[in-house]
Amino acid sequence: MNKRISIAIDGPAAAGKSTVAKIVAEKLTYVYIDTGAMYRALTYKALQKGARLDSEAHLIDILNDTSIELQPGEKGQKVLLDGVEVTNDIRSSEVTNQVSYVAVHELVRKEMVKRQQEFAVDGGVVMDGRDIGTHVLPNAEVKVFLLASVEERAQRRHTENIQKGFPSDLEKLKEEIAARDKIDSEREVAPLKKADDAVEIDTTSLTIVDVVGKIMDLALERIG
Ligand SMILES: Nc1ncnc2c1ncn2[C@@H]1O[C@H](COP(=O)(O)OP(=O)(O)OP(=O)(O)O)[C@@H](O)[C@H]1O
Ligand SMILES: Nc1ccn([C@@H]2O[C@H](COP(=O)(O)O)[C@@H](O)[C@H]2O)c(=O)n1
Repeated sequence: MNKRISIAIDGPAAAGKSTVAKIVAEKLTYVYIDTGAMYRALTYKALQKGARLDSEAHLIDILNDTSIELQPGEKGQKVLLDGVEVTNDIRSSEVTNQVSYVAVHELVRKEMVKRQQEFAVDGGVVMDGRDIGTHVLPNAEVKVFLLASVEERAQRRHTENIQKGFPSDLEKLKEEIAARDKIDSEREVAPLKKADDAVEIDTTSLTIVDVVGKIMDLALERIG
């Protein structure tokens, strides 16, 4: 049997991580793990409870009493929070604009990383996030850091919103994406950063098929 490796895909908001991670996982029949969904699920629950997002103690109490399951679904990954599906709820603009404040806390990250490492214990995973290559799976056989200009990323999200029939403001999206990147890259604990041994792919002028092809080449080289 072929070796089942771990593939880490990191990068800033809306760089295309989950889109390509899902396709690569399907092609290899690996498990896809969207770690951003875990931070989003905690943020959603904390907001529902009226928790202060600057209180690490309160957030870790909530997280310790929270189950977050990621399951393969017909339209991609399903997210269950305490057994209830929240796949769409965690994509609201309220959660999107608050999640980075939850993700700064060291104890929250420690618990999330522990859970993420448990998901990956047997290999055969494609995991995307911000700190996968640097902290969650430092020994991943393939590490990719996806980039694209903020204009391109905002435009992609704008097109996606319009296709889904959601209201969308391109300039606002650009500002929100840049603000999230700033918090994620400047936080003290496990900031968004390319791992030294990650391969950087600037996707600004690449298609999804191009990007998947490049990651598959890296993966197949390691699988042998
Ligand atoms: N290379 C590409 N060319 C054009 N569009 C792309 C490309 N890659 C991804 N997209 C589109 O860009 C949008 C954002 O992609 P995606 O949701 O995968 O980003 P992400 O990095 O996972 O975002 P986030 O970090 O916010 O979860 C989607 O609509 C996706 O279809
Ligand atoms: N490994 C990760 C993954 C995500 N985050 C934080 O969650 C936010 C939402 O992530 P998406 O991928 O769903 O957009 C992200 O902006 C980070 O604040 C993280 O810290 N580490």
